[in-house]
Amino acid sequence: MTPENLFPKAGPSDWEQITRNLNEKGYALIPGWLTEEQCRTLIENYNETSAYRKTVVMERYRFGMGEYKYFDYPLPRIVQTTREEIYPKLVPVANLWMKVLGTDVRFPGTHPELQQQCHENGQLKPTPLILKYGPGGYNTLHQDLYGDVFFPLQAVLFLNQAGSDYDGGEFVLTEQVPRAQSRAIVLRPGKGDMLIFTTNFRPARGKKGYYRIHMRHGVSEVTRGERHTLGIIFHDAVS
Ligand SMILES: O=C(O)CCC(=O)C(=O)O
Ligand SMILES: [Fe+2]
Repeated sequence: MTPENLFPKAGPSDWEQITRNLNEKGYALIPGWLTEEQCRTLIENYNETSAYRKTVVMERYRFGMGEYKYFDYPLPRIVQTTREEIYPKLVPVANLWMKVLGTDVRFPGTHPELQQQCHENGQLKPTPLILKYGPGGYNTLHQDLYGDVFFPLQAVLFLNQAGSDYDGGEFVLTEQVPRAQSRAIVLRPGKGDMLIFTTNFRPARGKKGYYRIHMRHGVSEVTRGERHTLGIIFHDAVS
């Protein structure tokens, strides 16, 4: 058993455990956030062109191999409610991180208030997206920053079952600490699970106070089947 498997899974509403996991590891897994039917409906609507504002073919930008679509406003109900519901739970974590790292950035308590800040900064476009990878698909390591206003945590929801719907396609996080090589964390959540993770950096305690661990995320190669995910990013985008 790897250390990652020993890491406790949090229950759907156990925000104390989720908060601990975020503070200690920079990510937290919440099993069973979506039902089977919600996963199926989101996948079925992938070809519903009116729901989306933009399609990105990943190989064109050397982002990897696969395709994703940004939802347009108004977001599908499940996307909107998830975004609004989890944001306030994550604000205390985000604000603690900003504080201990010595920044004067603080995030407002509700998602509409964060959106207002984004809008004042010219970030008007919705960022929630649905991604689709077939055999050979992958996503290179990246950070989802879309402007000067960015929230340090985001969520990804897994819409297919690893090991039956697809093989490979692990979710990969890397941690970069000052003056050291990167460390990889490889996760394989199940269908319907939600993973909350660090968008850009999180604090770690050192001998002389807190320092930044920079994190990036991506997806290893899908070797069989189709893998869909739903990404929920809280800040809006310039374009
Ligand atoms: O497909 C994945 O698991 C990664 C998706 C992603 O990069 C994101 O939601 O920001
Ligand atoms: Fe991403």
